[in-house]
Amino acid sequence: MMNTFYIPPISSALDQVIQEKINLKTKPVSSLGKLEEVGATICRIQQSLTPVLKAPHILVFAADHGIAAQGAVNPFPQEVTYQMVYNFLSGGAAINVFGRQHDISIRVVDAGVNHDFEEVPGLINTKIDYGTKDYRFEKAMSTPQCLQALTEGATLIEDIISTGCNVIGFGEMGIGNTSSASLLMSTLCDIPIEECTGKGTGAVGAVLQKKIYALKEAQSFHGNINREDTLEVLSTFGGFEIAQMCGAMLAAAEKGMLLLIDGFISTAALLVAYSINPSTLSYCIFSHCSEEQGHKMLLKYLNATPLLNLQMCLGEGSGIAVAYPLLQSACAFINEMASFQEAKVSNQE
Ligand SMILES: Cc1cc2ncn([C@H]3O[C@H](COP(=O)(O)O)[C@@H](O)[C@H]3O)c2cc1C
Ligand SMILES: O=C(O)c1cccnc1
Repeated sequence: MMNTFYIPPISSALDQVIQEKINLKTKPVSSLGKLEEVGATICRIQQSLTPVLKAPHILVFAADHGIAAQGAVNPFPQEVTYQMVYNFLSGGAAINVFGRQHDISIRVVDAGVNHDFEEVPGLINTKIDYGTKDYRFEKAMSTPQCLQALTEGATLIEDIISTGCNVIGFGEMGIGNTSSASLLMSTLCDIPIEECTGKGTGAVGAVLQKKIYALKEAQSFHGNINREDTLEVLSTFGGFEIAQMCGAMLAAAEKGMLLLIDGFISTAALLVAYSINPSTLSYCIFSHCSEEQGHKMLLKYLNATPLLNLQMCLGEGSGIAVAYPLLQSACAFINEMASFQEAKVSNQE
């Protein structure tokens, strides 16, 4: 599984013509700033001078975390995960609202929620287990579970591609998952856990200290994990939603789709995908910089510049949905703006 993705590095053959097309639009060079970069990125990924966004989807992967059942790191109780899944299904969560606003299809995935959902329309069941184990005392998941999660995530992409979709966002829901993301970041980037750990849904002061303590406990229990062994790192500290997201990201990049990354947890899943196959990164656009401590540093590690900084720190894919119209603007100016020649406007000497 780990080596079964073939993600071609993106060809630079069109780079110059893309840039020329952008530069010949009726505007001073670079005056559309970051929109020009985004437009060029979409053109490169699609290997086209006429970029299109088709049938946009955001997958929201939900799962529970063993450590959260004990309330060791999370201000909110674990049952909020399944309660929010029902909220997604009835259309009342932030991601539903912003998704509707921009015509983005939202798909909710039970990757490993600690709840038995009756057959609920709209819920995709790829449940690996009823939440992970508490990684302070054992590995979060077994190696076969981890491989299964990567495969399940990858398989979801097949179905989404059949809708004609070429742009896909990755969101999540899982009480306690900022902790998992912090541990993955700390281990894979070799950065002290204190610097990777933030407030999540509201751990401040003594509660934050307790969270950091619990994560240090987990690190010392597992000792020095070889950070080159991505599968081992993911199965020790991951969540089922993070592992499925990672498999889906790898498969989407393999298909040449445009990948949209959300906040801290979504970026941590990408970090794992990047560790498995670095080419994944060139298919990504980063929607926003989250308020979560560690996200800025993680983006820097990946050499990524996010589109927005709205002090959001929600997850669910909410940053992606909010940033999506900027991608539409980037495509629209490349496709619709007149060139100097077409509009008979004099270019600079
Ligand atoms: C009502 C509610 C809705 C959410 N939607 C996303 N998250 C976000 O918060 C959780 C991570 O934070 P922590 O690690 O502190 O538990 C994840 O479920 C994430 O998606 C939510 C959290 C809550 C409480
Ligand atoms: O940045 C995020 O994705 C995030 C931050 C805090 C809580 N949930 C998600």
